[in-house]
Amino acid sequence: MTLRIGVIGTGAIGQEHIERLSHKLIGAQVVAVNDIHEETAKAAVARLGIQAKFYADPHALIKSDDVDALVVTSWGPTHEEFVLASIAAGKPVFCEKPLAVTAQGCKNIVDAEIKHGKRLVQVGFMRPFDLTYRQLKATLDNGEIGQPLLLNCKHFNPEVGESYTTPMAIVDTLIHELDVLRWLLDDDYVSARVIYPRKTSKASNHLADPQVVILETAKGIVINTQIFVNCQYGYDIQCEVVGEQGIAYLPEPNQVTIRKNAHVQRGILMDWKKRFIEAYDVELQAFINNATSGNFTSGASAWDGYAAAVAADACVKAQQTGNIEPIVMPAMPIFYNK
Ligand SMILES: NC(=O)c1ccc[n+]([C@@H]2O[C@H](COP(=O)([O-])OP(=O)(O)OC[C@H]3O[C@@H](n4cnc5c(N)ncnc54)[C@H](O)[C@@H]3O)[C@@H](O)[C@H]2O)c1
Ligand SMILES: O[C@H]1[C@H](O)[C@@H](O)[C@H](O)[C@@H](O)[C@H]1O
Repeated sequence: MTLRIGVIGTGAIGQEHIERLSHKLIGAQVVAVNDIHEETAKAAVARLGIQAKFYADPHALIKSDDVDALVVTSWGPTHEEFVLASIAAGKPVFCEKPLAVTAQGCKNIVDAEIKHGKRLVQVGFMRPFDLTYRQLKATLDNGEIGQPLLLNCKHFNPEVGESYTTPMAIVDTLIHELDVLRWLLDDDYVSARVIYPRKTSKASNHLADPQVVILETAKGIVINTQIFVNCQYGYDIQCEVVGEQGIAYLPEPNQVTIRKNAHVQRGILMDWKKRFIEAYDVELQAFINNATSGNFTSGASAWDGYAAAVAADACVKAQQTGNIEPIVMPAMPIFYNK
């Protein structure tokens, strides 16, 4: 069976996902697209050489009998509306992060899914599918460095556009750490604090950049994450775990090392597309398999999306107050037991 997919939002990652669904992965076909900018969607369909109908109305696309499942890759603030509409139509939906831009928005989705009675939602948190994070997790789970005590992480982007604002450093960027570190440590967050170092001259007036977020977990682990989205030099994701008996580092992406002219050189990737390319492939193949079988056995759930958003809400509050803000994670409903 071929899963007939409708894609809402044909910008950067929408086009990446349409390409992998159409030309790389097995069992799916993109048959419908929507974007608030009609030309963007039509140009993407033409460039990618696919047969997909353009729908001016995203809700007509979601309800269409020609569409079995949805991929939502529009701007974050639109996700809640489109995911709720997909659940109402009883169709599986892959939604890029964030699931919604507030915890309440994610909770509305969790409630709707539980009411529907069957899992339909997968969130685009791809890092747990990434080989380097899986290697790091295996190292911790094997007890190779003893109990983790503290983490030092970096989430650096070379630059961001004018529309990127201070809260987006949490809701759009740190949200990846909020998801993957919960999974890596098998732990939950209990508090958050945000510190603003000296601001880079490369950031717009409405963006505090860099920022440092300090999280504490229920097990007492302290996580220090530097977010720097105009770092200029590359797309750099780092994670160092200090344990009782040693330190484990997230492996660097595979790059050839060159020794030449009295220097040792290794390239640094410039964007997320290449850094997590395999992880995106695996997560979307998992979605095709989940949606086709009707059994969601892998990938981030709506609850994972909600858990990250509960922590994100506290971080956004901490950005504004400068205080240590508590994070109170509700107990996971049995519905989401894996
Ligand atoms: N998992 C990842 O690593 C990753 C990487 C990039 C982006 N993302 C997420 O994917 C989403 C899209 O990001 P992007 O970089 O592709 O942004 P983008 O701006 O390139 O694309 C977004 C698209 O959504 C369209 N859009 C906006 N509002 C819409 C609406 N109401 N209806 C239909 N279409 C609408 C825009 O016209 C645009 O084409 C964001 O939520 C972002 O956080 C995730
Ligand atoms: O939407 C993107 C994407 O999620 C990237 O993985 C992240 O590094 C960026 O900060 C964010 O803006």
